Amino acid sequence: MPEITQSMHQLAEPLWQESFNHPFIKELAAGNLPTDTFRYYLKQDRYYLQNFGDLHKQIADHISSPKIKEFLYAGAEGLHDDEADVRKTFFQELAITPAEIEATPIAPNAYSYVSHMYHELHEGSPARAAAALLPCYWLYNEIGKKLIKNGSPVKIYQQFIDTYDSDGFTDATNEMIKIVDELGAAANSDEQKGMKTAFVRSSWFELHFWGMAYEHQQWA
Ligand SMILES: Cc1ncc(C[n+]2csc(CCO)c2C)c(N)n1
Repeated sequence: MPEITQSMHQLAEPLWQESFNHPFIKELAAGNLPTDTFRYYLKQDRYYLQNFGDLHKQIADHISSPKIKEFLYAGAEGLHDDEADVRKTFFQELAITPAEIEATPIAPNAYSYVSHMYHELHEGSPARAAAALLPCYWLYNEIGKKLIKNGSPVKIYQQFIDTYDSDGFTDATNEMIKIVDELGAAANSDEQKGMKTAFVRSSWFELHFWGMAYEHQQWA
């Protein structure tokens, strides 16, 4: 039997290709992504990261394997990489003030993505929720590895790319892949199907996160 993450990767491949080719990513690499669009992305991603951390904690609470618990609690504390620190620097460099953050509500696609992850945990299972978290690590790591080859002429975009290509981040991604494989191996076929669906849906939300930022999506 191939590992469950191999078939997840295959199922999500068309969505991932669309992410690799999304104008947000192309322009980030070329250096002509409008600063306003990157600012929009960062303000929305802040909601995502906050919920992502909380979700790690909640999933860890429901999982019995001490090894998996430890990884997820560390993820909740942001120990895997300096993503949170890098973001603080970005906010300063782009003069995103607390007042501006306060005045920015979560946008439709960020809201749906986060809701999907809580749904997988509370109406599904810890294994489905872990599968829903995986594209976040894995897709960003693949994007980092692709973009690092040419980099970006814009310093802040280069810093963004560096975060996701770092050794620490690659290690965390591989660890998360292993965790999902372990949970998949212990699951029955219905549960495995649910895990794959959760993974593909998160891949869809990842793709549309770029679109949301590119179009500065609003509720009204
Ligand atoms: C929409 C969205 N998806 C994925 C990431 C990347 N990311 C968020 S948390 C985390 C794990 C460890 O920090 C990673 C890789 C992002 N920033 N925003």
